[in-house]
Amino acid sequence: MSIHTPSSLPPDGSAHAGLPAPTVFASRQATLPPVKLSVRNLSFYYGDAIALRNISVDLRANCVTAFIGPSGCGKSTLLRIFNRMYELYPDQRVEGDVLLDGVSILGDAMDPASVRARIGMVFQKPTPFPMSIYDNVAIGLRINEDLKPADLDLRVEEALRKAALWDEVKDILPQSGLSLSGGQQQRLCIARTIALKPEVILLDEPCSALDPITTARIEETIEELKAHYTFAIVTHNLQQAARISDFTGFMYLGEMVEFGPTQDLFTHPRDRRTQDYVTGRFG
Ligand SMILES: Nc1ncnc2c1ncn2[C@@H]1O[C@H](COP(=O)(O)OP(=O)(O)OP(=O)(O)O)[C@@H](O)[C@H]1O
Repeated sequence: MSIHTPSSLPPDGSAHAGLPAPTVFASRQATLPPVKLSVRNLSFYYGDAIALRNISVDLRANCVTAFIGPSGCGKSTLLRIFNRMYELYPDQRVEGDVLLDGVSILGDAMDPASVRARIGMVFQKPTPFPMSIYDNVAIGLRINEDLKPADLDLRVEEALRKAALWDEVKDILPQSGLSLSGGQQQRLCIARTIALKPEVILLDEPCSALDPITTARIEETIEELKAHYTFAIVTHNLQQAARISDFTGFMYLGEMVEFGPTQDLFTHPRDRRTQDYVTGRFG
């Protein structure tokens, strides 16, 4: 198998795997956006098995950071730590730290509920609750905030508009969320997350169950929302990572092998494993 060296890659990196030219960002800008979420020397264990090995990366505000890598490399585990989901399982253990605006989200400085209020998560499979479209968005607000009915209506509408779903559902709000199409259900889940006004939104393969047109719609939504949120996305779709992310991390066997501006990682990968992966020669 021939391996391309960085110098042999084409200038825009797109020819190899039919990838679109990635977002031109960070390294070309004079100043980088501030760090929103800082991962410091993070390791993670499922029982005795290590799943993440001493990872340190910064997620910058109002940017999309993509995590790519072969199945089982630890991408979803990393996102679940940001959301403190692991605490539900006594055999799972974390070392190192994650700071949100400089404050640890893993220690006692913030309780899990406050972390989840500030860091929202959207899962791979759309998971609307078996209730009306309206209630799907309103439920978290009813639990977390004491809003008057008119204010609740406004917040539900605002979230559905931001998730680019309002026009499609405004006349059918009492209808079940389960009656929507897959792409609409995923945007409903994004609206449910947005309604709580998180600062960071984690997306774990949000488009893997969706067709290309719906995927494009979700990607547009992320692009539109980027001005207001910090995104981290796990994806197997390299084209998607190249299209929508500003920064990309390539993971392999629990290691963050390479992390940097998406343009650089796709066009001039420094590590041979990254080169093999982004050029489709992995394995
Ligand atoms: N609940 C669990 N208990 C034990 N091991 C687990 C558990 N969840 C994940 N693992 C292991 O941790 C490692 C990382 O899994 P993870 O799901 O984070 O990988 P991934 O990169 O997201 O994979 P994929 O792309 O297939 O979703 C794998 O070896 C996996 O088998």
